[in-house]
Amino acid sequence: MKIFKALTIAGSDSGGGAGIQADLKTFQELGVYGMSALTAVTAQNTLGVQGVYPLEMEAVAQQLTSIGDDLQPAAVKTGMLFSADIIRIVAEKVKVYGWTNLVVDPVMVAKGGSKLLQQEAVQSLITSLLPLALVTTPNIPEAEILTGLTISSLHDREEAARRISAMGSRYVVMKGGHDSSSEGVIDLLFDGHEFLYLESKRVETRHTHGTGCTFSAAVTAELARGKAVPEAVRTAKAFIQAAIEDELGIGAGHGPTNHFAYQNRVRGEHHDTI
Ligand SMILES: Nc1ncnc2c1ncn2[C@@H]1O[C@H](COP(=O)(O)OP(=O)(O)O)[C@@H](O)[C@H]1O
Ligand SMILES: Cc1ncc(COP(=O)(O)OP(=O)(O)O)c(N)n1
Repeated sequence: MKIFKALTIAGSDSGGGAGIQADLKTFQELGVYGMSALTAVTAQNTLGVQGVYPLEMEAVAQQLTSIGDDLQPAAVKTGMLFSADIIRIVAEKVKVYGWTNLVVDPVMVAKGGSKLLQQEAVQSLITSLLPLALVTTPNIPEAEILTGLTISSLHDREEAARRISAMGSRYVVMKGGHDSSSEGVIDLLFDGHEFLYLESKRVETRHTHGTGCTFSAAVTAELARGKAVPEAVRTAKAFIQAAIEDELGIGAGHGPTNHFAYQNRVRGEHHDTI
């Protein structure tokens, strides 16, 4: 049996909805062996982020070395990187180990407003990491910070995707979850020349914690399975749509998405069989 392997370089979410927990659950659901290099520990639940505790640089570097020296991931994703120092180490290791299937989710701020990336690290993300990315997956606020644009229309989003593409990312997925002006949710995939529009029904729910992590982890898992980027992004869109629609409804605040939902549908099971 061929084993597909993927690595997430991200923060821990104690509540299990975002960060490495969301990534590893998504990898597993998509039939991919998951590995993780932790950048920070966060104390989080559905009500918000109560604490952020970055790891020492040496701890991040050693995790990446331990994985790189032995386990050859077929695809790698980054999530919460927190500081310019951590970004520098990650970029260095990506180059040393030749991790070309790199998905960069430019995580900056949690939905509740807590900072997951220091402001001074944004420039490092742009100059050190985006040029190494196969796919970058900004949401609208992240794209605004990366580009300096104010995004209020689909045309603005296309322009932001063009600018992020010009920063060196081979593909850009401009996610549309934050654009509540349209009935559906439109994600744009830009390959440097053309746009592919992926539209789905907007789910009215407060349980969207970890949508970005889960979506980018699904793209990464599919790349690890050998899929091309457009196909990987289509599957990720279906995965996140199912995960939002079949909500778990846990916690008093913004609950996590349902990582079981996509496979339950594939198997034809009802979601209360979790
Ligand atoms: N209410 C929703 N209904 C359906 N899909 C959604 C909804 N909110 C987000 N998504 C999808 O979840 C993914 C993440 O979207 P977005 O909210 O833009 O990013 P983030 O979670 O990083 O803030 C995208 O694929 C988007 O289309
Ligand atoms: C540890 C950690 N990493 C990333 C996030 C942000 O995740 P995201 O998928 O963007 O979801 P929201 O936090 O915006 O709901 C996080 N919260 N924690």
